[in-house]
Amino acid sequence: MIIDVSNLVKRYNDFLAIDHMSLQIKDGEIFGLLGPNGAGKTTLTKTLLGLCKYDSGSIKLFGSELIESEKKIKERIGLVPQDIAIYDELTAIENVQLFGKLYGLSGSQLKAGVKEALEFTGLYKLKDKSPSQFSGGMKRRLNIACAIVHKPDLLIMDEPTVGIDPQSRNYILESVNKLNKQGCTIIYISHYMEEVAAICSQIAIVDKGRIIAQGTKEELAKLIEGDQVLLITVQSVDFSTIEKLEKVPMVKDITLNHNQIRIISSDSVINQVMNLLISNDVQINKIVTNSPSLEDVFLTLTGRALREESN
Ligand SMILES: Nc1ncnc2c1ncn2[C@@H]1O[C@H](COP(=O)(O)OP(=O)(O)OP(=O)(O)O)[C@@H](O)[C@H]1O
Repeated sequence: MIIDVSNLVKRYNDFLAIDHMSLQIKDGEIFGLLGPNGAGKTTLTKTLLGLCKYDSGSIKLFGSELIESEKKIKERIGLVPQDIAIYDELTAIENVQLFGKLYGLSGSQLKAGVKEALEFTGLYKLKDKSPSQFSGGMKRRLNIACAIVHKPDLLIMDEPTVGIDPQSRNYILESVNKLNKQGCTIIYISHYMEEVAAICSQIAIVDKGRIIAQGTKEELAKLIEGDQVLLITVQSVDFSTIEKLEKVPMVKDITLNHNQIRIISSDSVINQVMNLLISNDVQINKIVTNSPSLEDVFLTLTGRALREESN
């Protein structure tokens, strides 16, 4: 077991950010952490890295208590932070060298690690350029190069594909798979359900500081097996109509995203929903029925959309 978290509690003053969380991550996994804004994902990773104190519980990394052998443990971990942490005043290669030194590398080991990390992220040819001349995707790749220069056994990636073009995104996802095949265990935090579904061998859904479900994507989909998803595009709809829809028997969850109403129900509710919308003068533009996706599992369990900014 690479990570063994037991009954972890972390408070910010009176606010409970991690609520008695237990989590085990096996060697060799690409472990996806999914959760809405504020669920506690970053706090969890900071706590794992010893960057933030916790109130109670225990954390074992690579079989040792975090507090006992912190430095030795930290050298085996790489972090790709959510906010890009690179310096425009330094060239790409100088950035990777700096992180290599911070992770304790020197001499030929540092030189080899830096070259490999830059080659791995496809940035070697641009090594003498300043990141200020890089695109968003290239900056993200440099951020990754800095995190893997010391060849970590565990890599924590906190939303590594935010705000980049699809080509860079694919490059990063392929890199994650490649690193994993080379033996690196990965914790992959993302708001992008499709990414997590595509690359993660195990997925935990985090909400309000707790893990509310965990498994492979197939196991998670089974949690709402038999449910139905109805997507209705309307001209406009008011909240009182949405409230009426919530009261329709068998409806488990409703979200409104722009002009699209998404209804998850335990049986078909098309007739009742249509009647209700028509009697409330809602103009319907399109209706689609779907089988539940990972996103629907998430919505059903948390009652919240994963990408709140798109709501
Ligand atoms: N230093 C802090 N002081 C007080 N509250 C904090 C602090 N850091 C985080 N929080 C709160 O703790 C909760 C969990 O935050 P955290 O950043 O871990 O969530 P997250 O799941 O990573 O969210 P996001 O997806 O938006 O990055 C949030 O409600 C946040 O406001």
